[in-house]
Order: sequence, then C-alpha cells, then structure tokens
Amino acid sequence: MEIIAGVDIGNASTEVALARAYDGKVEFLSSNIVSTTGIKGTKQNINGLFKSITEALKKAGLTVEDLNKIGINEAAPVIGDVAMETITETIITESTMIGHNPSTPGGVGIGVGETIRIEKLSEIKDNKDYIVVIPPEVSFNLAAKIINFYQSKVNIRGAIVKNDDGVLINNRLDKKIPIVDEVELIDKVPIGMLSAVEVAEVGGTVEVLSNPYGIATVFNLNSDEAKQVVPIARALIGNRSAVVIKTPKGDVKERRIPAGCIEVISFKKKAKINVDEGAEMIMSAINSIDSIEDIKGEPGTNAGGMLEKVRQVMSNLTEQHPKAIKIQDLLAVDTFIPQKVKGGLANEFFLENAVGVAAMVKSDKLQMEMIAKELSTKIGVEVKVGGVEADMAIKGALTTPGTNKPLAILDMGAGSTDASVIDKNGEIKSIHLAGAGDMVTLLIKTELGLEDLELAEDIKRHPLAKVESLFHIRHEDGSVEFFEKPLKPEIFSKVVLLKKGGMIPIEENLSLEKIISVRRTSKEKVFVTNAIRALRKVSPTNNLRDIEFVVMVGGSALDFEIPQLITDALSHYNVVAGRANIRGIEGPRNAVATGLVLSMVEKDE
Ligand SMILES: Nc1ncnc2c1ncn2[C@@H]1O[C@H](COP(=O)(O)OP(=O)(O)OP(=O)(O)O)[C@@H](O)[C@H]1O
Ligand SMILES: [Mg+2]
Repeated sequence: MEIIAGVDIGNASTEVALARAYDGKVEFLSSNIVSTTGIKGTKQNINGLFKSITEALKKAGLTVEDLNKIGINEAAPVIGDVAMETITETIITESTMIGHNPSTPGGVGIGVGETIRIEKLSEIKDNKDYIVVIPPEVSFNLAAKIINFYQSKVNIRGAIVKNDDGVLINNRLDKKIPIVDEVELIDKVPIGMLSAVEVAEVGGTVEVLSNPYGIATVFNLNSDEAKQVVPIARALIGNRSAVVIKTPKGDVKERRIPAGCIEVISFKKKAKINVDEGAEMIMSAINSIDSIEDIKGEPGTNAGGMLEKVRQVMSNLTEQHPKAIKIQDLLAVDTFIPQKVKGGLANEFFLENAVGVAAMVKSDKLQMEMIAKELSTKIGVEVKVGGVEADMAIKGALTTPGTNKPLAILDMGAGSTDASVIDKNGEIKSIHLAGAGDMVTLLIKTELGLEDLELAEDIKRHPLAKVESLFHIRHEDGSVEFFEKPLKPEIFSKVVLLKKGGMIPIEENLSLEKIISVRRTSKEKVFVTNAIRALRKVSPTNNLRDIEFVVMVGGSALDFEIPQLITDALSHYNVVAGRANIRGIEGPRNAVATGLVLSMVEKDE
C-alpha cells in the first residue's frame, strides 16, 4: 500500500489529490487547493506546492512521513504575460470639446452661437446668436434673471455652466435653451468662438454632435474638415449632452503610433501580420501555422515591446537567456481602452481601439525537474514529473459519473485553455492554448476603465442587480426580488454585485447594461474563440463535428455563464457539452491532480 499525491501547478491555483493505492486500486482520501506562488513553472511554485500537500495530508489525518510518492504536472507551459497596447493614439488638438454626462443638464435641443461670458452681454451691439458661459460665482438665480433680461435684445441659444445648475437655471427661464453644466474647466472655454450646445431628452443621447456630418452642418465644414472631426463625434456617442467649440487654428490631428508586426515562425513557414489589422487577422495567421516554434514582435514597436517583455520576465525567473525562451501560442483579442481626450474640458474619455494579447511560453522539462528535485529534498519524498497537463485532465475527467471513451475535454484555467480527446483505444491527443480566465478579467478591467483588478474579477464572477427601491431589486434578467426589511440606504439606486456575503455596490459610474455587455463579450472573445480553436486542433479530422461530447473542467468552468456560452457555441456543430464532476464530488475542479494519481498507479502496475 502506498500514499500518493497528484499535484497540479496552475497559473492561478495549485491543486492536490491525495490517494491510497493498493493492488492496482485507488482510494481517494482528500483534495486541496491553494493559490499558486510565483509564476507557473518556476521555482517559486515550491512554497504553494508544500502548503497544498501538507493541507491535503492534514485533511486525511496524515503527515508528510506517511507520503510515499508525489506526481507533478509537466506544468511549465507558462503564460508569460497578458499585455494590452493601443493601436492608434488620437490627439484632438485646438478644437475644444466638452462631451460629458452631467447627471442633470438643462433644457433640450441644439443651440449654435458665439461664446460670450455672461457678464459681457451688456456690451453687445450686434444681433448675432450667442452661447453664454456662466462662471461659478454667478448664482443660478442671477444667471436666469440676466438671460431672461437679454433674451429680448440678443439671441441666446444655449449656455455652458460650471456649477451643477443646469436644471435650476432652466426652470427659471422664459425661453428654454439647452444648458450643459458641471463643466470643470470653465475658464478654458474659448470666448468669441462659434460653438454648439446639445442636450438630449431624459434617457436619450445627443444626435447632431455625435455624428461627423452633424458637426459639419453646424460649423459649415468641407469634406476634409468633416473627416477630421470623426474622433470628436465618436467621443460624444452615447452622451446626453455635449458642446463642440470651433477654434480658428485647425481642428484635429491624428497621430498613429506604429503598432508593429507580429511574426509567427515554424520550421517550414513564417507568417507576418500587422497588429493594426486587428485580432481576427492575427488569429488567422496563428491558426494557419501548425507547430509554432516561436512568435516574435517587431523591435521598437508596441508589438515588439509586448512580446519581448514576456521573454524578459521568463528569462529572469528561470535564469535562461531570453533567446532560449520560445513563445508557443498567442491569443489576440480586439478590445477598447478608454482614453482621456486631449483638449477636453470636463475630463472626457473616448474609446480607443486596442489589441489585447495573452502569450504562452513553451514548457521546459528542465525547470520542472529542478522543481521536483528541490521539493523532494525539502520533504524527503520521491517527486516525479508526471504527464502532460491536458492528458492528465482527461484521465481525471473520465471519473465524472456517466462519462466514457471516446471523450473530449476542455480545461479552462486562468492562463490557458487546454483540450484533449481520448479515443476508444485510449489514445490521447492534446493541445495547450494561451488565454483563459485571467484574460477575461483583464479585458473587463480595461474596457470598463477600472483601477482595481479585484473588482474586475468580482464583476466576472457574480451577477448584477439594480437596487430600485429600499425594498426591491431588479435582477439582470429583469425579474424583481422583494425584501421584507429595508435595504441599506447606501446602495439605493446603485448597481450591485450579488455576492454570497451580500450586495456590493459598484461605485463606478457604469450602467448595468454596459457592465453586462462588456462582461459577456469578454468571456466570448476569450473562451468561445479558444474552445473552438482548441477542439478543432485535437479533433482527429480537424473538424469539430467529429467530436460528440465535451466535458468542461478547470476553475473557469465554475463560471455562471461561460459553460453556457460554450455550450451554445458548440451546439452549432452538434457537439454536446457539459460540466465535469470529478470523482462524483469535486465538480469541475481537481481533474489534472486526479489524473496524475491515476496515471501513477497505472504505471506501477
Ligand atoms: N466561481 C468562479 N466563477 C468564475 N470564474 C472562476 C471561479 N472560480 C475560479 N474562477 C476562475 O478560474 C480561473 C482559475 O482556474 P484554475 O484554478 O483551473 O486555473 P489554473 O489551473 O491555475 O490555471 P492554468 O490551467 O491556466 O495553469 C481564474 O481565472 C478564476 O478567475
Ligand atoms: Mg489548470
């Protein structure tokens, strides 16, 4: 009889399965999970390994002395880094724009005229159209009185206000005009310039200023000039109010920073793609090459910086020359980065196109042997580097009640999405691909402009609701839940995360719909893309339709919507997918660790 442990070092978690083996039989005793220490496949993993093993032993009432053998996965395919770079940088110069969503602008419609400080209205002699600029020291009462007084003499078409007074002024006006308020940098508003103020109805968005031809009409621009205001119009889409001011010195300059090329290299063939062409083109180049030797970025460009950083980090950690570090797969995803508008007056943002990249470094058996040796010395137990992760995962997945060969699995972890198929005769074919749960979290963080990675992780994992009154919330799916006791007033009217511990308000100014849409598309972009890519590669015919059943394992299979998104996508290929339940008790967790135990016992027979 022997006590053996299978240990799966992942990018996020280190999982253990502990078992007693006798006469070729296996009896599982306990399992455990801790956070991986350091980057997967490097020596820093040992602390986590040790902790996870001792905890699993403790659960089974055993100690290290009882342990006979440990098997660890050939982990190394390390996800080096996930990087995100803007493709283009648009600088809006000279033209000044204010396009924000003050919660309460005043009036509705569009007004066009020359900007003038409110205190200068008395000096006007001509009968032009004007937009009044109201500094903070003028109260809403006084502002309304002045506008009412002069409205009969000059044409006041709109107002730009520093304070949050839009509605208060509007309520006191005899003739209503659109008013944009909360303009932080009011002193920077250029005076004597042609400008347009637009306010939409409650719940609506600006229509004229969010359309380049709308701006062109208002300011009488020619077709070349209209092209230049595209970034301005784009920045204003979705806002309830906006101001655009035409300044005499040109309008917009766009500067493109070279995103650079990515080169995919195999022994037979090379493919080069410009990152500017977007994720789809990059992925089709990657998918066109069968056994990738290395992936390189053009030096001196964004792409180069991104991939060389991955190489550098790995080289430092493993004490190898950067040239020895090979990137074996890459997932590119189209995304957006909210960018601050230069020339904006109220800290406006607009969404700039970008490509996010997850890169995977080739496994290094030598590193794993070093880890095994060090662990073995530390605890005095034989440690073996077991099989390939995806091969082990499928062995573990087959312990799910009701499964049988032939079978395919998807292991959706933090860094990589792995797939393998086992045929009737037990032959296994597997693949590791870059991009999984961490990439989803990063996309959510980036696209929503969050500071905090933990908040992004929480948004990924938990459904949302809107607190509509102190006694009821509306769930994502539209259903309403009532409460007998009043909810906390702090969360009233907020979007909240429904965590086990309670409702956590999201303090960021983000709508429920926006968060849901970013969350879902991020999951789709990473997992649906990778599920199809991975299964195609392991299918005996490269055709998804030849796979009948797919069992999903790994931490990301615990997600409340990822399995459904994948099931839906695969159903188009007549593939049936479901979540694993390892050994009938672990859910989708512990597949690789369980597989390692089973394979150690098989080998001993
Ligand atoms: N309840 C949950 N809902 C959604 N996602 C979850 C949940 N629990 C864990 N995850 C995600 O699962 C991922 C970790 O999965 P897992 O532990 O299988 O990865 P790993 O094996 O460490 O990584 P890899 O296999 O890439 O080396 C993380 O991205 C985490 O955000
Ligand atoms: Mg894993």
